Amino acid sequence: MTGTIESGTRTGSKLGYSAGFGNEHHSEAVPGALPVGRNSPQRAPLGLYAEQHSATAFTEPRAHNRRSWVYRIRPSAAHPPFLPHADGMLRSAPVADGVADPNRLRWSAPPLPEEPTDFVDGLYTVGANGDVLQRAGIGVHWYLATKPMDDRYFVDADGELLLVPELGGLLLHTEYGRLRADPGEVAVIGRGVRFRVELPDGRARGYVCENYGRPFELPELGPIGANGLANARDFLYPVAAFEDREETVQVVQKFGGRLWAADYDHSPLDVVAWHGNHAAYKYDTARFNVMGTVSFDHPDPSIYTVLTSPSDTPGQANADFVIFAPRWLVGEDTFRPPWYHRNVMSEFMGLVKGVYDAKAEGFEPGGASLHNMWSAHGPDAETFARASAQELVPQKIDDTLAFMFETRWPLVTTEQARSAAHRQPYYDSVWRDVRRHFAR
Ligand SMILES: O=C(O)Cc1cc(O)ccc1O
Ligand SMILES: [Fe+2]
Repeated sequence: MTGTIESGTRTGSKLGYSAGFGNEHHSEAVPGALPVGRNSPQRAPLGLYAEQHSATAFTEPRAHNRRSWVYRIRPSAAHPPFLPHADGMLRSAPVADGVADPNRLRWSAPPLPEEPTDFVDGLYTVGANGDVLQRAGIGVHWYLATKPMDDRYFVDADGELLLVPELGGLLLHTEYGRLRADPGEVAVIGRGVRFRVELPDGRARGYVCENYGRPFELPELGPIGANGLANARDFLYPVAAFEDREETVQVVQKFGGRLWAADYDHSPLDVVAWHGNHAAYKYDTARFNVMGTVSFDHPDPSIYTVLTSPSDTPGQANADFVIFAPRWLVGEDTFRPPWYHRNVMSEFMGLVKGVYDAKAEGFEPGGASLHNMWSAHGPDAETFARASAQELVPQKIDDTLAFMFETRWPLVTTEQARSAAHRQPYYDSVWRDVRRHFAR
């Protein structure tokens, strides 16, 4: 095992990580568990089973190919049948009771459930697009958890999971090892990776982009050059850590838009060693090298792209993950907040902390907004008035983190999100006091 680094957590417990986006990582929790120079020796070391875990087709271009080899106590094939399980508030595309809504929608933060609820039971879908069985589109969810997963594991066969913590940290025990993600960090659990979630802070709330499409990758940098935005070295992968546990546990699987469950007689997190580039990883948004204008005009927010899941149409992402991180604004003769606009792409936004520069109030941490394809939006009346009159001295936007899941198809919202008590029915009124100033 080489190249492991430690990343501090607030509690002081250190976890080891291996750095580098998309690298061929390799790790063994027991010395000698990882075969050297071959993937499937006649007898794998230490009596382990070798298994390949493919996230892309065998034949996909090398630059996109994702697969790992795992060396585990039992092959994953050793399990009983999966039986249908209640879906709770989790939905998938196509959303059966969904509406493609041209209206601007906004929600306050959803309250945490009163009943003890784990990460799986607390998944609450806002909307989805594409088709889960076509491996196209995304699902957008909140997670609301107040109880750790002890005897329960989750695996999403429908998509990889980009988790954006807003309240409380997540300790993710995955097949590939352990990751801790606190607010300000994000984590991605690769498609088909089994995991369970512990709650270091006793409760957790955040956002999920369930990516049915091509795995997230780093965006091209074009004329920016070889460095900048999210740098590959800042993505941290877990090191192998296994559970040797022989008791009844439940494995909940999302497949074809529904939940299924099976009782295993052992932990599915029994990978003692692995190598490859398909796993789980985390990223601290404080490491994002923000680019912006040093002359004039507000640039397109694509310069804030952390990760992108390309679609078959160049430039039209299945999903972009974009962050609005602390940065300096120095544009001269410039209306500095986001402009008014209509966009063929659909924009789901959330707030991890602070205030977002297009909205003076109402867009709160844990809340969300959805501006679907072509829906007209931009600064609220108060923000417009302030930014049109402000003195244009250099200005630091600080102590804030907003993000956007931008996607090529409208998000079809669920009935539960549309009728939710925490939806803000008055959202349109934030533009009501935008006055005419035209004078001939
Ligand atoms: O709508 C939003 O607030 C997101 C956004 C931000 C920005 O700086 C420019 C365009 C855009 O859609
Ligand atoms: Fe926008």
